[in-house]
Amino acid sequence: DDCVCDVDAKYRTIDGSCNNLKNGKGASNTFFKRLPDENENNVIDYADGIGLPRAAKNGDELPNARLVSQAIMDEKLGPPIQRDRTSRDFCFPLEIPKNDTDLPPGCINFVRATGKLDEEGVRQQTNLATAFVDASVVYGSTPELTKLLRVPDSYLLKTENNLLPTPAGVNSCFDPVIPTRCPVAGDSRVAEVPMLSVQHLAWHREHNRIASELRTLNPHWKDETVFQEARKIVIAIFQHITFNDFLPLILGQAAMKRFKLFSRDVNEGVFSDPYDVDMNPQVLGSVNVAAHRFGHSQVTNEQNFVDEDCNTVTVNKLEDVFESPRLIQQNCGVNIPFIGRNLACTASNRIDNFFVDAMRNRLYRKPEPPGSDIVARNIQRGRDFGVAGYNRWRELCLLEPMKSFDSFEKFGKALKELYNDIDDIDLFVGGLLEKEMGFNVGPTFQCLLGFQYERMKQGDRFWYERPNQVFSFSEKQLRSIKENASVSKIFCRNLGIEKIQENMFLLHQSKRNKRVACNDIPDIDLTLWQEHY
Ligand code: HEM
Ligand SMILES: [Ca+2]
Repeated sequence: DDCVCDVDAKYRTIDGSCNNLKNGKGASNTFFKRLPDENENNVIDYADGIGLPRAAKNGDELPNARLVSQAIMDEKLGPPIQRDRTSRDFCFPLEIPKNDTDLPPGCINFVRATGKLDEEGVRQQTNLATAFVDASVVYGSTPELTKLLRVPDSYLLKTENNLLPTPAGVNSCFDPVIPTRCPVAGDSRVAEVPMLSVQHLAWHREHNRIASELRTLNPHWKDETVFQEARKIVIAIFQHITFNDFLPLILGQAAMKRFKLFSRDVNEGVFSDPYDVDMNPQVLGSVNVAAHRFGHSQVTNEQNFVDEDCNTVTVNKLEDVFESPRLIQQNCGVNIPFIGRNLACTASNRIDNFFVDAMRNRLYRKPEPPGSDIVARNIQRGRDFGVAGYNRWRELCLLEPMKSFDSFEKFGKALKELYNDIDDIDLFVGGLLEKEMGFNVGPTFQCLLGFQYERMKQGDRFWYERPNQVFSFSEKQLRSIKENASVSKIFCRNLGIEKIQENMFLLHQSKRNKRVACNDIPDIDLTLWQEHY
């Protein structure tokens, strides 16, 4: 959209529009992407080809998603220690079978994701967020939300008592502290669980800290300039941490290299230009409904308060805190450091086919008893989206499709009882059963996530490492970001924590990942942004 886009813009738009100047892809509120197959036809698997949820190959209904969840993904089936280190248009009933051992018979409330017909009359779903790694979880994906989050005519994001703002009319949470209401941030799921809320808070405060420093360094800048420059730095930190510290732990080194996801090593030069105007960054539906939901398997049953020595001081059961901001709002946020330390101190569960009961039997039990099942929802969501079965994705990923149920070893028998045909197995189920995986996701999810993040990087005109653009960082600025961007620093300083391990994504160890005082963690040198004239 050359006519509406400012091709010389120094800052990205909030909604991701005008990032790509040729195909315009990646903006919020646009369809999820369907992968074209060998013949350039979109890979879609609706029962009727255009919109009814996926069915089995022989035309029958697929096995009940709750049954699959019970048979394959119950934490009790796994090892005891899991840690690593419309009519049919709207409703798509998720039935709880009669003999379910954990939930009463009936239906789990499940509404189909809003669908719109594309030019070919095929049902498509809309991604409300931008496709880019652009810190839209901090700033929002629409100008309206950004406006709500910002202090008018200022470089700051709104806070209330140094906590996330709680504007009137936001009712997207359960049991907030009165008179305080539900918190808002760049993503509507901010109050899903306390450990997510504090992450939003850490980034929110980091924006305000950076912006305030930039204001002091550059009194002559307009407020808007201060805001956008701070936002640009926050986004760069976000991109650097996501691609260099987080993704390697999920995908493994080999996939990181295969998809060229690491940033350029500072010893080999600071700038790098991966941008490709023909790259479409849109998020694949299959990534949304299955591959990226690997995180649900990592969730633990508790969201405890943890002290400076990493000891639990209060047990908070996950099943009691879904959608409730109470723990983080109580007593002016006194619990925030305790929740923040839980993020740093506690191991997540393994990425595998086992899910804790709080997620698989008691999700949203409060305020909606008897509770929901995240696994059944994910399976059902895949069918709702018309996402093809697991074997089809293996094929598209150039992996050998599974030929026999026995290839799934221990769970082969259960799968055989549930599914008619091996090609019917849902992507979420097959992907998490891949046995090669230990610490990382298995090969199919590596392929899907690698493919996706490669596009989010190469399809991003504003990628933080790019040289010679109106928006490029100076060499010194970029070097300082790449050498010092640290999730530990951001969480430590912004959540009232005294000490933290150098890499918060890994557990603390006395030799390789020492616990240090926040102040001893190196920092980006913001004086490099001081403009002398
Ligand atoms: C306690 C923590 C979490 C809870 C309670 C939770 C809950 C949920 C729920 C209820 C949904 C919607 C399911 C549906 O009806 O389709 C969802 C979607 C999703 N979740 Fe989680 N989740 C959690 C953590 C995570 C983590 C750690 C990840 C990934 C690292 C993740 C990735 C996703 C993705 C990609 C979606 C689809 C998002 C969308 O379409 O908007 N979740 N989650
Ligand atoms: Ca697990």
